[in-house]
Amino acid sequence: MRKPIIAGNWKMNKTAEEAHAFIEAVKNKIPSNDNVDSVVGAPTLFLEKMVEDTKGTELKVAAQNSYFEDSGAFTGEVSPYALGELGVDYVILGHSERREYFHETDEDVNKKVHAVFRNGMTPIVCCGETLEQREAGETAEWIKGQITNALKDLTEGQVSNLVIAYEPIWAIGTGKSSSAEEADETCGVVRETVADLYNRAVSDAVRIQYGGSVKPENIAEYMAKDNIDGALVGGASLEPESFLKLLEAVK
Ligand SMILES: O=C(CO)COP(=O)(O)O
Repeated sequence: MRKPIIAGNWKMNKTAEEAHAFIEAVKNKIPSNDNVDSVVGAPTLFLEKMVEDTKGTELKVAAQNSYFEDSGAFTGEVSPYALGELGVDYVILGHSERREYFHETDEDVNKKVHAVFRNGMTPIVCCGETLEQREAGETAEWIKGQITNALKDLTEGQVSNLVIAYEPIWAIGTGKSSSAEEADETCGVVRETVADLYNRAVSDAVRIQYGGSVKPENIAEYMAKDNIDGALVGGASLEPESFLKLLEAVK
């Protein structure tokens, strides 16, 4: 039985003060992580304070990116070694916005996945197709390729502990969510790809989230599906009340 995982992705929103106020508002209301893993992905600037603010609570903190080298002459980059030292639990990797605006490739994502594991954190690896690819019937092949590349040279143990977020690009921030059936079908493609690359025990263990216009009103439809183990949520994770409702719907 896979434990659900609900992760907010704040993207480049909030100030340090707003982030602190959010944590204060939710921290005593997070459901037990015996039932659901609750995660909030914050901008790098607030991670240290968020780790401190969430100490002793059931809420975990995610970074939204990491570089693949631990240290060195990489001006402006975020060290996975420093993130691990800080006490960050998860790192969102390969989000479609990073691929589109910052030119991240599958190879970069794979190196980052290794770096995050090496530093004791859990990667949340994103994949997803464009509307053009969906309409051309290319979704399954595209997703298989992204997953195969992202998981290159990982061990069975690592992949069993991994989180994969399937986020169709056309459903992100558009209010146009994928139907639960379509989302389940593509999350099934992700799971079968993991089974082909590793084995059934690994594909049964890996947790797969759906992301793209998830809100408190529709999260239950996704969570009812066999291949969907959680959600990666942008807009609806920004307000404490809405974030708590997402968790309530799952626990
Ligand atoms: O990109 C997303 C989460 O990573 C989804 O964003 P929205 O929930 O705002 O559509």
